[in-house]
Amino acid sequence: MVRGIDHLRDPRLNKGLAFTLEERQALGIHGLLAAKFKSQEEQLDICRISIDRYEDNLNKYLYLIELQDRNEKLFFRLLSENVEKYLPIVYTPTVGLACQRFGLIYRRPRGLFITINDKGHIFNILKNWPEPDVRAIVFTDGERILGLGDLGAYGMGIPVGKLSLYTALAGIKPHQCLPITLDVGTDNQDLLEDPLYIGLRQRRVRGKEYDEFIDEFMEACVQRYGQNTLLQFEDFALLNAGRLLQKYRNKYCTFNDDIQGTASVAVAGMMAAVRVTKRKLGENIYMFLGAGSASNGIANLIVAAMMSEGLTERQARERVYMFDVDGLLSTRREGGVPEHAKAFGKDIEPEKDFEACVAKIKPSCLIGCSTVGGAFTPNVLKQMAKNIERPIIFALSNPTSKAECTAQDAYDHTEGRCIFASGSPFPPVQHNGKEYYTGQGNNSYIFPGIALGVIATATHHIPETMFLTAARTLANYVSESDLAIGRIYPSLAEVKDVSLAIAIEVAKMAYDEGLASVYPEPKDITKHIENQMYNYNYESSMPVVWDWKPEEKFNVRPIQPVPKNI
Ligand SMILES: O=C([O-])CC(=O)C(=O)O
Ligand SMILES: [Mg+2]
Repeated sequence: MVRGIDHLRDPRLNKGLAFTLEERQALGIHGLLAAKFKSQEEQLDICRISIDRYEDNLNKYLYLIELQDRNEKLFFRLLSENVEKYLPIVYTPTVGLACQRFGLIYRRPRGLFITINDKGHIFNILKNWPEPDVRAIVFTDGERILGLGDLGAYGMGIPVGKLSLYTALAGIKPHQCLPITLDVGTDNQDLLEDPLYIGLRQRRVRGKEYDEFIDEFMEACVQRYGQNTLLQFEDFALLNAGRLLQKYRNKYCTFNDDIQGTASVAVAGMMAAVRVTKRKLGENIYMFLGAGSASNGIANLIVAAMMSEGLTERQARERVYMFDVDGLLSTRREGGVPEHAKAFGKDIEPEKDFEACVAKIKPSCLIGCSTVGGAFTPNVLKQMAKNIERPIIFALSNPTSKAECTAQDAYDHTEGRCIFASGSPFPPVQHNGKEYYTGQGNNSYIFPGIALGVIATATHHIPETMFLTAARTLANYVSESDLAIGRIYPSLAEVKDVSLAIAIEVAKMAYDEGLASVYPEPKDITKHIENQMYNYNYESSMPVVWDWKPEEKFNVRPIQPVPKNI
């Protein structure tokens, strides 16, 4: 039992002015707090007022991070009960800005920084983390932070933000979550020259040494925390992302959020969109801008979804086109199709002009994972409106500055006929006197629920089909009224219910497929999961539940009389 001022300094224990008189006295913190007793609700009001006073989103972000460092329950209650308002601050898009300025805002460290110089000693570093019961680790090597590129150790904001969502959206206990940055250097020249840079000031280590480092890291994590520890890859660069997923997916409990989480949310959006267009998934033609990890992840999952409608794999793949920096993925183009996207190369005339491509191939769905802000130009959007009555347009690159087009542009240039979603949030759109609320096709609808289901059942591997199940569960949450206002995702206010629903489906699947390690199988899976979830309401901080007089049992000071002036 932590007593005295250390109790207030521990964000996990601190309740600020919400400590009762009895608690203050029993904990030896009486007098360290002002006289007023506050409820958590009163504290929430103060938080809201404080955040509203800041105009700059980065300041709002800093306020929230400091709240997390000061009073964890209050932070999570605020975030959990106001997802729509604070998600864009703690998470995308503001977290992107926070990463870019990380050297400036770096105050109290959160999570672990493990550098390439620690190779050979990673297990010992993990032992420095004070929490023994870690169930999930989100980690990045900082090479592809959102669509912002290589931010090296500044990328730490991402695992921290993702894990805040684990708790806020899926009720995974904070002490079970560990954010890690693997610092192997950076190839970002600006950062190498940035006096504020907090990471290793050297070029990225690659090749064998990098691979050995990641191997050692994965093994050290399961050695330290057990074979079922969930290891979430986040924001690795294209080539490492796909390669490492293949390498580890059957060995560890792991997934890559940018490939699989993003795929799942995009496919869920498609499943909801086809309810509006009244065309099956297999009747669409898909055109991806960008042929990286997100595009390939989505394309593969869409193929799986089309196959479950009855198409053969070949028929399904034929409906998917990709366009990257070198043009249409044509086997006839100079240099051919890159290895990582081979499955989607086509034996057709090469084409370097994206607009021409959209006119020639006439996709009904346009999916942007290019990290090129504004790449869906007005002409591209107009062409989509010519291709089909209800074009589906996903501008998935993050943060907002990297979105392929804005929601407003998508509506304006398709005569309001498009079905639109974006990775970063956009304000409501006005078009022809009607207001549309577009959905955020962000993996935050998926990864917290998957993680909860996996952790609650101690699942040891995460098969691809879990992401299809998650997509279906999410799509089922989209109501007719969501669709009527243009939204192919449930509102963010519902994301906690969605996460729980995904967790339940994931858990059922884990038992059906023999992947779970919690035995015997719980009779009521929903209750089993709910029982493990975090409670952000304050609980009693009295040292012991007494049925005897404390001063008899332990030599603690008797409770002081209530001072008159309170
Ligand atoms: O973080 C987000 O908002 C979604 C994501 O994984 C990414 O863009 O890399
Ligand atoms: Mg990511």
